[in-house]
Amino acid sequence: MRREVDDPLAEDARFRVPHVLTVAGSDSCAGAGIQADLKACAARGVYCSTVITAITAQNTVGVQGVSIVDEEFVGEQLNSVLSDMCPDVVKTGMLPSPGIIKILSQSLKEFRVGALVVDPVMVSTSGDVLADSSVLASFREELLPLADIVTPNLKEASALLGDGITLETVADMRSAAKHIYEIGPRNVLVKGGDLSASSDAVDVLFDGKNFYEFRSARIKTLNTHGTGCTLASCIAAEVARGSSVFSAVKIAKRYVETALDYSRDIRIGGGHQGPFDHLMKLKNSALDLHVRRPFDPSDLLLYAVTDSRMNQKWGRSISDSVEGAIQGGATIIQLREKEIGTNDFLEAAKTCQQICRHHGVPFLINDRIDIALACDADGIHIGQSDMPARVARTLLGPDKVIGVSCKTPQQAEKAWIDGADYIGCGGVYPTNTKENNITVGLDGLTSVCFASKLPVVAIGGIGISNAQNVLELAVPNLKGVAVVSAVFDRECISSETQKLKRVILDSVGAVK
Ligand SMILES: Cc1ncc(COP(=O)(O)OP(=O)(O)O)c(N)n1
Ligand SMILES: Cc1nc(C(=O)O)sc1CCOP(=O)(O)O
Ligand SMILES: [Mg+2]
Repeated sequence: MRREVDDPLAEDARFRVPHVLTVAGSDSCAGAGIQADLKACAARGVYCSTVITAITAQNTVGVQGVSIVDEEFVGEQLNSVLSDMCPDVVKTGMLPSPGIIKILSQSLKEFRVGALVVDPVMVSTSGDVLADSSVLASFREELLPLADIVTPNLKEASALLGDGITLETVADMRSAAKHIYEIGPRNVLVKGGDLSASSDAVDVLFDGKNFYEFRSARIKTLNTHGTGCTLASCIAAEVARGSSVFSAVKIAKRYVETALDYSRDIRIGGGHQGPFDHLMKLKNSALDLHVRRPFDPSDLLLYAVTDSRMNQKWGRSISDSVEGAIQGGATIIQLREKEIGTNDFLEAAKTCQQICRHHGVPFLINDRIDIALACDADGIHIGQSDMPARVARTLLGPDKVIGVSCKTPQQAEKAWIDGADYIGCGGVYPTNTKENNITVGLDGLTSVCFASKLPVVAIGGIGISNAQNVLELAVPNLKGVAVVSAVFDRECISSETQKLKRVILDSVGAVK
C-alpha cells in the first residue's frame, strides 16, 4: 500500500500535479520509448515518472540490440514509484517478458491507480519486433483486462487476436476493435496509420457501445519514429489532466499530427525513420495549459460577436461593449472587427482578452490568426473563404478553439475532419450585419445540425423575438445562438443581453 505521508501539502489539490507513470523501454535515439513518453508528458504539462523494462540500442536505421531489465528490478522500480508518488495514470510501452507483465499486473492490483493506458508495443513503426510471442498471452490474460484503453497498431491488433488476419480496411479495424474489447479493456483504439487503402490517417475507437473514427491528414515526413509511444503517452497525460478517454484520444491525435507537421523537414540521423520534435513550437500552448480551461460546447449558449460600426454608432469602445455583453450573461465573445487597422485590432484584442479571462469567458478572434496568436486568444472563428481550418489547426496547435462557418452538411463534415471544435451555421434569418449573406433558414440549420459531429451555434438575424423559434427546433448538436446587432446595436448592451439570455434559458428549459 501507499506509505503514509506526513507532509500536509502532498494531499492539497492546489499543489497536485497531474502525473503519469510510464513503464517502458529506453530508446537510445530518444524518439520513442521512455524518452518519447517523458517529452510528450512534458509538452502536455504533466509530470512523468519512469520504470524501465529494457534498454535498447537503436537509431534512425533500426534496432541493433535489446537488453531486458531483470524482472525483480522492474518490480523494485514499480514499488519505489507506486508506494510513494501516487501517479494518476500508468501507461505501458515495451514489456519484453511474461515475468515483467506479471509483476506489473500484481503491482497495479496492489496500488491505487486512476487509469491504465496500454500501448501493446510488439512491432516498432520501423517494423522491428520488440516482443516475442510468449508475451502475447500475458498481454491478453494479465494486462488487457485491467486496461482503460489499449492502443494497438494494425499489426499489433492482428497479433493480439492471434488469427493471423491482416487488417486492410476500416471495417477490418472496427471488427478487430470489437474482438479485442471482448478480451477486457474498456476502450480499444486501433491505429490505422499503416492502412494502405486510406488517404487519411484513420484511427478507430470502440468503447463497447459506439465506434468513433478519428481522421487526420497524412503528413509527408520521414520523422515518424515514436508516434505510437507519443500518442499513448499523450492520451495518458490528458486522462491524468481529467479528460474523458474520448477527449484524450482527440487531443492526443491532434498533438501528434501538429508535432509531426512542425517537424516534417528536420533531419536527425541518416536512416529512413527519424524522430520528431515533441516540444518545438508547442511550448507556448503547453505553458499556459494551467490557466486555460478546455472548451465546453455549452459555452456556445449566448455567443456575442462584436461589430466596430455599431460601437462607433453608439460611441462606445470595443472593450466597454465586451464588458457589457459579459455583464449581461454572454457565454463566449468573438471580436469581429472588419474595419479597424491591425494595431488597433491588436490593442483592443489584448484588452478584451484580459476582460474575458478575468470573467472566465472564452475569447475568440474573427478571421485573424495573427491577432489571435499575438493576444493569446482562446481561439478563432473562420469562414469558408478564410484560412482553411486544417492550416489554422497546425498554426494554433491542439488546444485552441477553432470555429468554422458552415452552410451545408458537406462543409460540416469537412470542418470535423479538419480539426474544428464547433460550427457556426447561418444565416438562419436575413441579416443587415453581413453583406450578401446567404440565408439557409431553419431548414438549412436543421440539416447541418443533423449531419454535424461537432456542436453547432446558429447565427444570422437572431434576437429576442425569434431565438425561441431557433432553439425550439431541439435538433442534435445545436448548443446556442450567436448574435451581433441584438446586443451590440442597442443602447444598453448589458440589459439587452440579459433579456436575450432569459429568452434563451426559457427556450432551452422548455425543450428539456
Ligand atoms: C459564430 C459565427 N458563425 C459564423 C460567422 C461567420 O464567419 P464568416 O463566414 O467567416 O464571415 P465573417 O464573420 O468573417 O464575415 C461568425 N463570424 N461567427
Ligand atoms: C457574422 C455573421 N455570419 C453569418 C453567417 O450566416 O455565417 S450571419 C452574420 C451576422 C449576424 O449578425 P446579426 O446577429 O446582427 O444578424
Ligand atoms: Mg470570416
